[in-house]
Amino acid sequence: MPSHRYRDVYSRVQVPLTDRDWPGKRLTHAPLWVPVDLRDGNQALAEPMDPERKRRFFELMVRMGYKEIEVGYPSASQTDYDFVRLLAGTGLAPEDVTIVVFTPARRDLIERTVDSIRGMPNPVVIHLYTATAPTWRDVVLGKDRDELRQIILDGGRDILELAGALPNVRFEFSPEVFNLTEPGYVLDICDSMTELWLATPERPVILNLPATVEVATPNVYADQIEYMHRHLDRRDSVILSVHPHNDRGTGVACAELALLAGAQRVEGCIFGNGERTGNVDIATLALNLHAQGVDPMVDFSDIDEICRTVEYCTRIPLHERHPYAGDLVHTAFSGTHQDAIRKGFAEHRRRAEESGVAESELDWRVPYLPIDPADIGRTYDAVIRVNSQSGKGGIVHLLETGYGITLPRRLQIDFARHVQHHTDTTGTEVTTAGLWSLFRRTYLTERSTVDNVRLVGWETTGGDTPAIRITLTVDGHERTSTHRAADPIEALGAAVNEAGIPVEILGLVQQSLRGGDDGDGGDGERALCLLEYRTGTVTGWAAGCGDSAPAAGMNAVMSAVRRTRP
Ligand SMILES: CC(=O)SCCNC(=O)CCNC(=O)[C@H](O)C(C)(C)COP(=O)(O)OP(=O)(O)OC[C@H]1O[C@@H](n2cnc3c(N)ncnc32)[C@H](O)[C@@H]1OP(=O)(O)O
Ligand SMILES: CC(C)C(=O)C(=O)O
Repeated sequence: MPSHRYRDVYSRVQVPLTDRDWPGKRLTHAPLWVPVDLRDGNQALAEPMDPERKRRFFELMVRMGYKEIEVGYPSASQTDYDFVRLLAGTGLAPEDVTIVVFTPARRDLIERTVDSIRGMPNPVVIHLYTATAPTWRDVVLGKDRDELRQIILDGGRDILELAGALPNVRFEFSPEVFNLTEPGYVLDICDSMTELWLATPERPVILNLPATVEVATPNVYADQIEYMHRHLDRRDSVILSVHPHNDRGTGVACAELALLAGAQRVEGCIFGNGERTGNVDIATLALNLHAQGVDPMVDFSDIDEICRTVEYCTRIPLHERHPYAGDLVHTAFSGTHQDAIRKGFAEHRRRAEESGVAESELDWRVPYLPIDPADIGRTYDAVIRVNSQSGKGGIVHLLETGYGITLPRRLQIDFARHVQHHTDTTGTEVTTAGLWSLFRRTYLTERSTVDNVRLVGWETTGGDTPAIRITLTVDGHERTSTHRAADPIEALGAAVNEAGIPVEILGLVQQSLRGGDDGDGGDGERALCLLEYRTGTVTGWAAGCGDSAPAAGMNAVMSAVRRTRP
């Protein structure tokens, strides 16, 4: 790899701090969130959003509770301009939602931007940007430091002239590529802008400091933000904002450390769409706060609806492993994780019952699940899925949640071997219904045409000492026997032994069947008997279903008999 072609961040920009406070700080409250999906996210789409998509996305953000939304770059396209006009002319944006519009420092484009917001009933932020880093000055804009400073201040003056008198308008400035700009230079420009725009605590100016292209470890960005936080003039009249991108895959970390370093506001995209590897993912940021016990002040309780809308509007599918939101992130396939999750859920339910606190309100400590999937509208069903990496814990969980069956531990171990063989052979996942079907095939050993032992019937005989009469056919011959037994199951066990079939019943467990994709055990069966038996030196398991516990027990004995006579 020709790594020698690249320079580390320290040789590209002065990193200003040698001592810093941010490592000792904690995140204790949500920042001001500003989704920029309709501007920065939109400009990164191969097919930018049409008006219907923009509107749908905007309405989603409003429903989620975002109070400041960057809605577009009105001087760049008619769609963006028209969308801002739509907001100005309808009640689409609730009155407490601030509308942000974005513009470069060019008078013609600023004029068009200001035109777009005329009559807007909502608070508005006009967001001016210009790149300030040396490479952009030299290569892109062809301006030296002073010339560029002049362009930015001219842009600021134009905005003041055209929109300064509008009482609902505030101003934002972004020195694009802040993270590669000389700290003293960018500080001077930012101070000049707050002076020009007469920033006050009542009408604060937003200074937004982007990591336009992420180039350093997050601690470097945090140092840069803390430097600005400490040295900016009129600090109480500035809202310090960050706008990380994700080129190194650490956009979220950059935003979190920047908040520790003094930032108050974060611009990003829900699920992190945006140029190249994306803007910082403000869904992950918010849910990270939630997972630390901090109210994110945005509603993610219907994550599936949020995913559907974002995917529709961006035409980009969400990765299955996307933090919090991906289809698989609350799913465990691996055996030991499933075991821990199942035990965790059981403990959670028990604690809820004992304490009288609702499960949805109780402290969360289920292993391997950072948050309760139910908080974001996901059900428990998807949490555990079974494939060849799974163990008995997952299998047991699915049968428990799907059919209400609790397998005894030795049967769990036995059935897990059959499931393993099945998943190894097919190479696929097995659903809850698939597990139940495999269970039936393995242990219920249904009646077949080649049956050579059948239970014809049984009855309790009266008299002083009641007994149970059993009628079987064995190899085509009917035989009836009477047994003094505690119950018909024991009597049937004795009858088959007398018929020369050495099946010894070691123990049995009766269960009731419920739910499941196919409603019950099949044919209206509501009872299940799980039976452990011994034949010779070999022990095994069999099961029977029925409309009552005795019927299920008798069927279980007959399953055991069939399992011993292939
Ligand atoms: C990091 C970011 O996300 S920044 C936002 C980027 N977003 C977009 O570019 C999407 C919308 N943009 C557009 O539709 C177009 O670029 C427009 C309408 C704004 C301008 O279009 P054009 O006039 O054709 O210019 P073009 O797209 O080629 O932009 C380059 C010009 O803008 C200048 N420029 C770039 N940024 C800025 C700025 N912030 N302020 C002033 N001028 C700028 C460049 O120096 C260059 O000028 P030159 O033609 O004299 O060399
Ligand atoms: C100009 C700012 C806000 C930006 O979009 C970026 O730097 O990525």
